[in-house]
Amino acid sequence: MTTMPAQPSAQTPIAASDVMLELRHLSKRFGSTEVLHDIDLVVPRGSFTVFVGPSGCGKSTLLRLIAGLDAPSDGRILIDGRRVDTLPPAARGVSMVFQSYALYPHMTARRNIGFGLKIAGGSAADIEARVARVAGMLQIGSLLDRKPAELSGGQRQRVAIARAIVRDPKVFLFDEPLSNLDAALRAETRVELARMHADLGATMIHVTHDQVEAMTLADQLVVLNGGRIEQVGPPADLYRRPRSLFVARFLGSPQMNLFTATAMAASHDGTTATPSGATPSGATPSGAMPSGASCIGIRPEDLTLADQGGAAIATGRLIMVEELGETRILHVDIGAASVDGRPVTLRHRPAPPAIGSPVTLTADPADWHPFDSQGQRLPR
Ligand SMILES: Nc1ncnc2c1ncn2[C@@H]1O[C@H](COP(=O)(O)OP(=O)(O)OP(=O)(O)O)[C@@H](O)[C@H]1O
Repeated sequence: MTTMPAQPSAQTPIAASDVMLELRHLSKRFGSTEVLHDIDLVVPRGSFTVFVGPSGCGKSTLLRLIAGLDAPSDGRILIDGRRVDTLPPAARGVSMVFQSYALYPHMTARRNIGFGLKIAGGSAADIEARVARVAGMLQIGSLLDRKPAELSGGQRQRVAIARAIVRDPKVFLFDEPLSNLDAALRAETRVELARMHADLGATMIHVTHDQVEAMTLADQLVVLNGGRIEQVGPPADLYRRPRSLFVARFLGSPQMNLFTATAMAASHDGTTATPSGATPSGATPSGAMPSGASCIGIRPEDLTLADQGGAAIATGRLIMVEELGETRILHVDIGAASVDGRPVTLRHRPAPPAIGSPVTLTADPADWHPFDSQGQRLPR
């Protein structure tokens, strides 16, 4: 078995025959501005890979390079073992679905879906059969004689997805296809996409701003930051073991809390300076605070009030309670013990203390995420 070489993005190597798409040292410059820097990525055959990152990080540009709508400045793109970055879009075996649907307004849904097959010279009977099969799959069979103007946004997006599926591409590329839909339809279409992925066993690459969409759809999540890959892996791994402060703070809502290492160390010897002036009980377990740590991240669901037991890490004052129905989010001012001075948040189900009450916070050391001053995770 040949395996892929180790990569800077630290992906787990897989057998070459399991690779569908490979990006090697890919860069993109617009004029003198480099917007993608030396991207190395492997997309396994049949995977649902999601690109996420803040606005302007290069997600769409990366997708456009794969689709062939833009040319890379450096590097190579391989699909199913074949170099494609020198080929026109239609010859690459990819289908792209855009946020804006991009349907032909004067054509019925049926013609829109079958158009690519017709251009490729398919027979009328074959096109009709394939369009009918895909329309059935997406439950738009009764809408095929309508033009885009006679369809809702969600229905148009299904037609656009059907048009991508019917061409039976090696790789599907989705550029924020759900972002024009309302919340309910978005959730519904997300489930449909996941089902479609399972049914077709296809390789899909999806770009989104929405981290719920990213976490739920992806089997491989690619977090981009400033034109570079920050981390690649299964969503749960990135959430539980973010390699950088950037990934730690990008995934999760509310964001991961950041405690200064000084405050955490002080809680260890009982000298914590806090707004409430209370002295924390308990001790910081040895090993939880690696040397060189600049801050400790703790997710809101891993932080608890001291009356529930555990070693105290900070004290503060309850300043706000967000009622979410099944749970609550408590906001606690811990003063300078918080890295950015902002209140920390914790998820809390029982009835909360009164606003203004002094509270003591605890967290299992296993749930601490230590980072150095460069924002890199430290080994424990
Ligand atoms: N044709 C272009 N000419 C010059 N700069 C461009 C061009 N296209 C994109 N850029 C720049 O490249 C960077 C990456 O843009 P891109 O659209 O890929 O980001 P994105 O992550 O998809 O952003 P968003 O989430 O806002 O859609 C941005 O700084 C953008 O201004």
